[in-house]
Amino acid sequence: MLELSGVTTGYGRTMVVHDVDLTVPDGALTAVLGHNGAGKTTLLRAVLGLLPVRGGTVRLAGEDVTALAPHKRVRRGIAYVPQGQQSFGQLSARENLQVVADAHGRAGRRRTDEALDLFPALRELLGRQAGLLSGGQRQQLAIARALVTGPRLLVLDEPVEGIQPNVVTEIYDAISTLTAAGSLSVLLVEQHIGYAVEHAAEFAVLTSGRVAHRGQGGGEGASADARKALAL
Ligand SMILES: Nc1ncnc2c1ncn2[C@@H]1O[C@H](COP(=O)(O)OP(=O)(O)OP(=O)(O)O)[C@@H](O)[C@H]1O
Repeated sequence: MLELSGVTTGYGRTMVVHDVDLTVPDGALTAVLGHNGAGKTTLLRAVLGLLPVRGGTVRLAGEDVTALAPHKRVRRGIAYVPQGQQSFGQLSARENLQVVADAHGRAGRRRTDEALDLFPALRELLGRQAGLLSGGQRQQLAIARALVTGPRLLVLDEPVEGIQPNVVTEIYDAISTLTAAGSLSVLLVEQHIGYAVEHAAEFAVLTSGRVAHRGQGGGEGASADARKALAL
């Protein structure tokens, strides 16, 4: 679904991410791990087209999108959930979903229902102001909103940062359900390796903007492998 080849990017003349190769196979989860400041968010911004790629290529479903504007990548099926459980705080949870669903007509309404099936706890909270939800609930709402757009590739920036463990499990279970159905590919970045490495088909460890290590997720030893690469 996504293929990065030799991607170099950064801010102005300062390159922060260097020569990164990474793939997200169809219907799979790929995780990028790294400490604070390793360049994870910067790499995601290049995938989304929010930062210019100074070297290398970004291919989405076989198409070279390296020079494509962000809104055109969104139209091709990328959805992005940035760090920080963002929502329209003054609107209700229902309205947060509706603003996106309305732009997608009948499919938007169907996908809202599907997203709520994935996060049943949200159904009970639809009337509540989004700003009053817990961090975990707001993150589920942010992911649900992204799913309403009907993405082929979901890009998640530290989706469980600061979230209570039971909701972390719900979020990863939901991601697994979607990838298992083969309907969605997921690229996510994480500082914390546990869940990400357990659920990922593949992972890469980013150190100072370079891939320092790659591994297969899931199997025994994957977490230890990632920990060693991160020098934890
Ligand atoms: N807008 C910006 N302008 C200039 N430099 C930036 C900008 N945003 C990030 N950087 C720098 O790029 C480097 C990588 O930052 P980035 O946010 O990609 O790291 P990260 O791995 O996502 O870290 P974190 O886990 O803290 O989010 C850091 O040195 C940071 O200071």
